[in-house]
Amino acid sequence: MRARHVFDERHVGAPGIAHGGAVATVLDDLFGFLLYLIGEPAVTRHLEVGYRSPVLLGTPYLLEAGVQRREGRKLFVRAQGTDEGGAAVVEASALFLVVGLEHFARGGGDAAPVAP
Ligand SMILES: CCCCCCCCCCCCCC(=O)SCCNC(=O)CCNC(=O)[C@H](O)C(C)(C)COP(=O)(O)OP(=O)(O)OC[C@H]1O[C@@H](n2cnc3c(N)ncnc32)[C@H](O)[C@@H]1OP(=O)(O)O
Repeated sequence: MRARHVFDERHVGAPGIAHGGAVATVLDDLFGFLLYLIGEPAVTRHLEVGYRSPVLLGTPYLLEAGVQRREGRKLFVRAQGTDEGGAAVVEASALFLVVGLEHFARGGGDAAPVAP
């Protein structure tokens, strides 16, 4: 899966540079969208982010994510972000666990059915 992303002033850490937590959020969310292609609900159990270069505000980045392997309900996923010159600036790997829809009912929202 591919996405294009531009961080802005809402995501600032050091001046002109995206906060690492904001970068991690975008990568985790990217993995979340990957689930729509997989077709099963899952949640992040473990997330690792490698910051190779500062991620600049107002600069377009290409984000790519895919499933590395699956072991039962465990989905091992990987992503990387590259600048327009093709240089890798950030990479991430994560373990997602497939869950039942009742998992989401624990938050009290009405989007998921409540398990008996
Ligand atoms: C249909 C269309 C789909 C649409 C999608 C919409 C969804 C949108 C969602 C968007 C989401 C966006 C993203 C978000 O924001 S998701 C929000 C953030 N995440 C959470 O809130 C999750 C919180 N955690 C939990 O609820 C539980 O921990 C879950 C349910 C995940 C698992 O609790 P459970 O008690 O069941 O399992 P376990 O904890 O014993 O562990 C399970 C297995 O994992 C193995 N393990 C652990 N760590 C590692 C590791 N580092 N390397 C390798 N393996 C590791 C461990 O050994 C075990 O293996 P095994 O012993 O079983 O073999």
